[in-house]
Amino acid sequence: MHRLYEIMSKRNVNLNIATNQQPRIPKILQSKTQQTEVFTQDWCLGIEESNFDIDLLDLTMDGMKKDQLVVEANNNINEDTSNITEEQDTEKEMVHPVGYSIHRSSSRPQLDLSGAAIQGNFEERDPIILLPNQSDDISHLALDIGGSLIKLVYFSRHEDRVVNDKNKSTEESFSVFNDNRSFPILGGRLHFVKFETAKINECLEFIHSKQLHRGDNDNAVIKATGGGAYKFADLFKEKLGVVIEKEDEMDCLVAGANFLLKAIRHEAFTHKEGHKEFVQIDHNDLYPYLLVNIGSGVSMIKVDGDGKFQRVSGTNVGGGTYWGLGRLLTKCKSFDELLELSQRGDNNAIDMLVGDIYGGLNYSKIGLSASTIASSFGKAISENKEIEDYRPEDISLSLLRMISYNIGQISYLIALQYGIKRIFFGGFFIRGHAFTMDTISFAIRFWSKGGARAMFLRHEGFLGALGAFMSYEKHVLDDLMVHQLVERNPMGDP
Ligand SMILES: Nc1ncnc2c1ncn2[C@@H]1O[C@H](COP(=O)(O)OP(=O)(O)OP(=O)(O)O)[C@@H](O)[C@H]1O
Ligand SMILES: CC(C)(CO)[C@@H](O)C(=O)NCCC(=O)O
Repeated sequence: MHRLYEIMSKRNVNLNIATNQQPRIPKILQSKTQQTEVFTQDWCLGIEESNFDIDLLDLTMDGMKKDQLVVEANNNINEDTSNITEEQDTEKEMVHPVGYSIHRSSSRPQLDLSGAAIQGNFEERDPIILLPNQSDDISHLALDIGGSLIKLVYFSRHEDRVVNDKNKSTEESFSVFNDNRSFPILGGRLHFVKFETAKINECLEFIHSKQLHRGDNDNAVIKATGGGAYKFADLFKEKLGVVIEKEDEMDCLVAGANFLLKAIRHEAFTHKEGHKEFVQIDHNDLYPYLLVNIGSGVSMIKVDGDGKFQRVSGTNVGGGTYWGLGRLLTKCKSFDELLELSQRGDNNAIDMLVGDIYGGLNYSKIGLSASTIASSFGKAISENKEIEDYRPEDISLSLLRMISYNIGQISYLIALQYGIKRIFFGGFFIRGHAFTMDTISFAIRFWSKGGARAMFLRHEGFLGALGAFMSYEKHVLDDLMVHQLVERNPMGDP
């Protein structure tokens, strides 16, 4: 412990030392005017209609409803993740529970990612991440503005218990009292929200309605990555009066992925025949891995460490291709509608199978069964049929399969070229969709003859935004690693 203290002091890290004897003496929260959440009913409805993934707790309009939702959400969490909760409790007792906060010399509020954990059940996508040890009152918001979607990550403090108590001062509201001492309520959450880039005004309104652009000081700066950080910088200045501080997209993708893989349990999983299996990542054996980010286009990055990476390949046949071609061919109005169509599709109608060519037979000599797709969309060469003669469901499935399989196969080839066994897939194209993940996994398994495997991330689309979020403090991952030297507990799969 002494050695750890030394390391932490040198690194200026905010550390809560674990001891069973010490009383809980967290840092007193600096007095700070808390921003009020402003919601109009129209705004909330607007968001719901637009079908954005927004934290339900944030969509409530009155205190009553909010409280109810909080209770319901908490109940669900307790049921669905009881095993996680137990593990976390043990972990907390053993390590960062109580004790002194050793502060960094900087007076700037600091981000404390130690003990970060997912809130929510195992099926939930883009779940909230709890930051149980966050004591400084940070007002961080970060954006990843891509070709198709804008992703937001923002922090909110735990305040459910006290926020409705209008009689208390702000400082009281964020403190609990014990032995005449005032302690801050530790912790807060990371929220994940997305908007279509084409509807950037809705994103600006959202930020404004929650006052997320008001930073820790008057010169508000928002960290942002993705091409839109360049394209829309003036718009943010004009509409919100904030300066966009640009962070490199690849840096952010890697920082976000490393954070999730190192710090968040039950984040990475494999997918086979519709079943998800969580994977426990060994921090000492994480690198190298291939990160394949499937956004509008696809980036393939060989990751060798924190900030150590190389973008080794990419392909322009990606999520934008599926959504763009799919929209033209099926007249779908939304990406989710296109995905939903695919679930009712039968690709035999449009794909040319090995059996179609071989008179129903397998081509066993080269390992191809009759049902293997010989040529995606190959049946559409038929002169007797036009686009109207094909079902949109079948078109959507063929297209999804073609693009997913192709990305899986290219990823395998790149992994082979660099001798990498583990491939993590991110980006919003995946959308937690079982068929997409199964197809990618199949391609990797099939071509590597079982030697490599595909893994997916629950915060798949938010890697860049998370990386931008963490860039407020460049050394946060190093700090986290030091924490984890003492904080990690062995754990099994859920
Ligand atoms: N609601 C949605 N609207 C549009 N596309 C969606 C939606 N949900 C998922 N997608 C898919 O996600 C892709 C975009 O993924 P992502 O947000 O990771 O990339 P991006 O940052 O917009 O793109 P790039 O990084 O190439 O600039 C789309 O091309 C589409 O395939
Ligand atoms: C251009 C980016 C990096 C923007 O996110 C992405 O869309 C991409 O990686 N496209 C693929 C480009 C290529 O390597 O062919």
